[in-house]
This record gives sequence, C-alpha cells and structure tokens, in this order.
Amino acid sequence: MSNVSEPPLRRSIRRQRSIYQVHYAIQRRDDEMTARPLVQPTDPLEIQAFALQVAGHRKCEDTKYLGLLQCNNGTILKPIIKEAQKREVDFYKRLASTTDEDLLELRTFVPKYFGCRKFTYNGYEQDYVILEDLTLRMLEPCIMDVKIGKRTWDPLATPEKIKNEQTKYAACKQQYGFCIPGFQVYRVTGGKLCKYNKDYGKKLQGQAVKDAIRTYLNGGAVVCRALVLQTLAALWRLQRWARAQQAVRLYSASLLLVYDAARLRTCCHNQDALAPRAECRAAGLPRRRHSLHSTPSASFSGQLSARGPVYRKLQPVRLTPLTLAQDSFSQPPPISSPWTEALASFNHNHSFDHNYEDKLCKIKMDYKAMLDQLSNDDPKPSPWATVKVIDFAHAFFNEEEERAVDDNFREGLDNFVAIMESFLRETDDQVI
Ligand SMILES: Nc1ncnc2c1ncn2[C@@H]1O[C@H](COP(=O)(O)OP(=O)(O)OP(=O)(O)O)[C@@H](O)[C@H]1O
Ligand SMILES: O=P(O)(O)O[C@@H]1[C@@H](O)[C@H](OP(=O)(O)O)[C@@H](OP(=O)(O)O)[C@H](O)[C@H]1OP(=O)(O)O
Repeated sequence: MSNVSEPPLRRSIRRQRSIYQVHYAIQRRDDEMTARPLVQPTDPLEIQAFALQVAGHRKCEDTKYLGLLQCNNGTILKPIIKEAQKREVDFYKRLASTTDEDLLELRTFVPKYFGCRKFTYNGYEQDYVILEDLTLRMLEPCIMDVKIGKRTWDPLATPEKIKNEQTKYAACKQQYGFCIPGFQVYRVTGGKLCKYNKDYGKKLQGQAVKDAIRTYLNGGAVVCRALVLQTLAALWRLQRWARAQQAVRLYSASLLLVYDAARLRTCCHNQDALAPRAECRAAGLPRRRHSLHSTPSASFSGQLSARGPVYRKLQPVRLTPLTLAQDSFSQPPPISSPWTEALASFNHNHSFDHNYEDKLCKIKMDYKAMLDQLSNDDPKPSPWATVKVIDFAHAFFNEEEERAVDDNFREGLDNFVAIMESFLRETDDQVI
C-alpha cells in the first residue's frame, strides 16, 4: 500500500515553553527541558481537499477528484495520475539524491519532499506525492501562482497541447514571459478573502498584470516595503541560481508566492510605531489611532486605568541606514515584548473601543499567531513571506552534453523580479 514506512512528516519537535515563559517572559531553564519527554503526534492521518489550492487541476472526472489534498500532519498530497505527474515524482526523487551543485541548490527553492504513498479519497485509491505545505501555520494565507515561461510545453508535447498552451495567456506570456493562473488575498483591512481564478488570469495583460501583483501584495497607492523585500530576498536568490544553472529546464513550473496577511497587519502596526513617515499600508488602510492604549510608541507602565493599560511615551528611534539594510534582508519586525502584544489582544478582548463583536474572530487568530511566535524557540524566526518553485511535471534534466542555461525560465523570472523591484522603488522612503 505504501512505499514509505515512516509517517511523511516528523514535524521538528520544538522545545515546549511553559505558559509562564510565554506570558510572563520567565527565562527558560534548559536543565528542566532536557528531561521532558518529546510529544509525538499519534493521531491517525486524516485527509481532505486542499482548500488553499489557487491553480492547477481540480475538477472531478466522474467522481474522481484530481486536485490536491491536505493531510493533518502539515503536508499536502498531489495526485500522480498522468505520465507528466509521474515525471514530477522522478524529479523530486532525483533532487533528493543528487550530488549536482545546481540541483543541490535548486532543492532549497522547492517544497520539501516526503515520498509517495497511496491514499483513498472519495472512494478512489491512488498514488500521491507528499510535499511540505508552504502555507503551514499561516493564519491568513495570501498565495499567488505565477507560471514561468513564454513556452509552457515540454519537448514531448503533442501538436494539440502546444497549440492549447500557445493560445492561453498569450498576451501576458508574450509581454512578460510568465502568466498568473490564480491567486488569493486576505485584505489587510477587514480580512476579506478575495480569490482570482484562471479565467481572471487569462484576461490579464499589460498594466493589469502589474495591478494584479499589487493586489496580491495588498497594495493600494503604496505597498509594504518589508513584504516586498522578503519576497524579493527569495526571488533574488532564485534569480542568481537561474542565471547560472545548467542542469535542468523548467517548462511550465510555477513560482508559488506566499505570505501571511495577519503578519502584514502586525508589520503595518509596528511600522507606524517606528516611523511616523512610514507609509507601509495599503491606501485606505486607516492608520491606527495613537490613543492611551495604542502600544506602538509607548511601553506599558504597569498601570491599568478605567480605559485600559497606561503607557509611558517613548521617543521614536531613527534607524541608521545600516540597521535598515540589515532589517530589510533579515527578519520580519520583531514583537517588541510579550507584554505589548498580549496587551494589544487584551485591549481588543476587553473592547475599550466597544467593537467587540466584529473583532472576535480576528482576536482569536491574532492571539494564536502571537502564542505561536512567542513560543517559537528559533532565535531567527522564518520570514512570513516567501517564494518557492512548484510543479515539475514538465521539468527535464539536461544530459552532460546539453547543459545550458534555461533562458525560457530565466527570462520570465527576470521580468517578474523587475516588476517586484519597481514596487520596491516605490517604497524607498519607507522606514522599516
Ligand atoms: N507545496 C505546496 N504548498 C502549498 N500549496 C501548494 C503546494 N504545491 C501546490 N500548491 C497549490 O496547488 C496549486 C497547484 O499546484 P501544481 O501547479 O503543482 O498542480 P498542477 O495540478 O500540476 O497544476 P497544473 O494544472 O498547472 O499543471 C498551486 O497553485 C498552489 O495553490
Ligand atoms: O487549459 P486550462 O483549463 O487552463 O488548464 C490546464 C489543464 O487542463 C492542463 O491539463 P491537461 O489538460 O494537459 O491535463 C494543464 O496542463 P499540464 O498538466 O500539462 O500542466 C495546464 O497547465 C492547465 O493550464 P493552466 O493552469 O495554465 O490554466
């Protein structure tokens, strides 16, 4: 039944923090931690249709579901039905065992691969490839699938397939060397989920392509510099690889861009605090009121008034260019202290603004994210926006004698990066 004996994903076991450490910032005692038994997930594997699939095969042939599934252990399952999908499995297998420098580096740009196995869904048993879910732990996942290449068919494509591929997204692929088969965004104001499918993507051309990317970034007149920088940090690494690598041709592969709108909201909040000039907010996003109980430019005094916590006023700190550059390429803005975030939630929970009802859902999500971040032992927490490459059904390895740069992939990627860089330039006066 299965060709993997181990469960697909042993989530890295994080050292647990006690509630006292999380809420009151009490120092962890390492001696205490070493004796604590590790908690292993024992739940049986459960699967369901993957609700966060923004593009790709999904429709049912009769009752057979062709889309991705989600497993309760943090992985997604991609069906292996067509020949091309079998090639995708070979691709992941080869990447897992390669010694080629170019492929070793490529491995860092793709979802982690956990093997293949059979699952039964909707009454049908079939093989699936098991991959890391790139949206894991995101509270409000914003996702964009960008299919790279003017040419999206592989050397084995039939004339019909070539014609079909040439006709779709023609203007967009011709102008930019990529197309956008789907994306979804949680609006940073209001949290509304907006989905854009391939019918929308097929109509995009010219300026509308850039506007769609701006929409994905939650941008209005301005976009968030920290978000653009994190996205670009991943893209620049990939771009450097694509300009030099000669090992593989990635026909019809996609960039999967992801970020967490819940973290973007926090980022806008923090940037308001650090720099009054900062414009890290979508147009129309109301700037947070700096009231008695707005945390950004103040630290908690230890006193609670009838209107909520009382803060001491702090002088805003100007960042030096060096600090700026370091911040840009490293981490999302840190949570200033367990107190500030906890009190922000406290403010919401106790509804000093008398708007308890409509915030309840958001509070729960923010609180969960906050606990997750506070209980994360990693001193360098992972970025909340990134890019990976997915969909290798049409990837071909170059034999030794045919090694060459994949210009089709490189050009499309370069064009996409250029658009992101134009957004970055718009944010040059933002202080992070
Ligand atoms: N590792 C992943 N983590 C999270 N989401 C993913 C991952 N891989 C794929 N997805 C989601 O599934 C969608 C489709 O993925 P993919 O392109 O691999 O499928 P496909 O059926 O081969 O697509 P196509 O029809 O273009 O060949 C992506 O747009 C994305 O939303
Ligand atoms: O043509 P569509 O409907 O936009 O979607 C196609 C999809 O039908 C096609 O599958 P198949 O018909 O060849 O089985 C996908 O092809 P591959 O599996 O060969 O990649 C296309 O990628 C889909 O197109 P897109 O996602 O670009 O809209």
